[in-house]
Amino acid sequence: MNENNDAAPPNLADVRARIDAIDRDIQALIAERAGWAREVGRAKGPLKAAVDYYRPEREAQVLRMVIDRNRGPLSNEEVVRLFREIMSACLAQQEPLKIGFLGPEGTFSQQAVLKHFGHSIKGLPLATIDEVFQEVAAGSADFGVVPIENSSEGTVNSSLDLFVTSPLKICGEIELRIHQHLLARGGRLEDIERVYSHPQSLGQCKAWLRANLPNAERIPVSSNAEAARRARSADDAAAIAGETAAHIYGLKVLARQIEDRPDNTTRFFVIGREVFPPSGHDKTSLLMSVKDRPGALYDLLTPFADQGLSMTKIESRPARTGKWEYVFFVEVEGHAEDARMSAAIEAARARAAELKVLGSYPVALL
Ligand SMILES: O=C(O)C(=O)C[C@]1(C(=O)O)C=C[C@@H](O)C=C1
Repeated sequence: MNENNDAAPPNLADVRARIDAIDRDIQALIAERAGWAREVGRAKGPLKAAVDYYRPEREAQVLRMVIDRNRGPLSNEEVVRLFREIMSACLAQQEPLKIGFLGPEGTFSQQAVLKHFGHSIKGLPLATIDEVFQEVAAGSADFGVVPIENSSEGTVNSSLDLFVTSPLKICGEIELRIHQHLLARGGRLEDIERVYSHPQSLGQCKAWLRANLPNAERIPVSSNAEAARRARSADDAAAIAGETAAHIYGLKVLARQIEDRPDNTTRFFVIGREVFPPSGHDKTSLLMSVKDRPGALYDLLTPFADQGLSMTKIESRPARTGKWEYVFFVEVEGHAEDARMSAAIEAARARAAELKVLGSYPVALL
């Protein structure tokens, strides 16, 4: 591209003619790519449903190559988003994937679904995280997306606890930058007496609420979209939610980006019924429990250190089998099929009361 700001400005019609020619090439190449994606489908053999064609490890590899090749001017986020949409459309040629998430429409979970799977899917908004697990287990959804932790509010325990009894596997992680806005039907900040939101979002905006709406009642509800739905019915009510909820529920943004931390990020897991092969840069999530004795947890974790694997997260949750018994959620860099990881898992299994591999999945891209 010629970008010489001192030269005379180009002729608009000429520039548009160039863009038209490039669009023709891009479109022809996308069509050709879609044709090859069908060939990949045929190469995979006579499979039954869209879910059988989906390959998260291959998608992660394709997107890493896109990032490696990117020399600008578009950001990595933008080029990854475009290529995700191309893959999403290529895969949907068979039939769109059905993805369950915590609804209603307009939640951050829905944004995470679109970020990860693109728009050529069928989204299934569900009432609870528990239902997301159930619908995936029953096969009515191909995959589910559930929130796991927020950078300021910590772990979403209700999601983590469901893994204790669920047979489902983690097959992906998604990181989503969260911008919270104060949304209302109209009016002014001074008129707001009630603020609805999901407890996590109320927590993420604590300092802002204290400074700007110290007297407003804070009312926790099941999702941010539900908060927006409620704010729609009264002038003195507001919701804390994302931009999508403002569009869907026809609300105005009274205050923008009110999250206390500018790097506010939520991490989601993609849950499914099967495990996928290594992508080359993966993480493994494990659930382990130990009999209570001195050094038990230390013994459980040393095999990973011995194999030189780094642990990226550990979280303890009550086991619900007895008072003061715990299960540990542990995340380690690597894939369960890697030699060092499988050796570490076997050594830990021998020391654990229980050990379950929840899944190995590509590390979130951007
Ligand atoms: O490579 C594959 O296995 C494909 O099915 C092709 C493709 C793609 O468009 O690149 C589409 C869907 C899969 O999830 C992964 C990649």
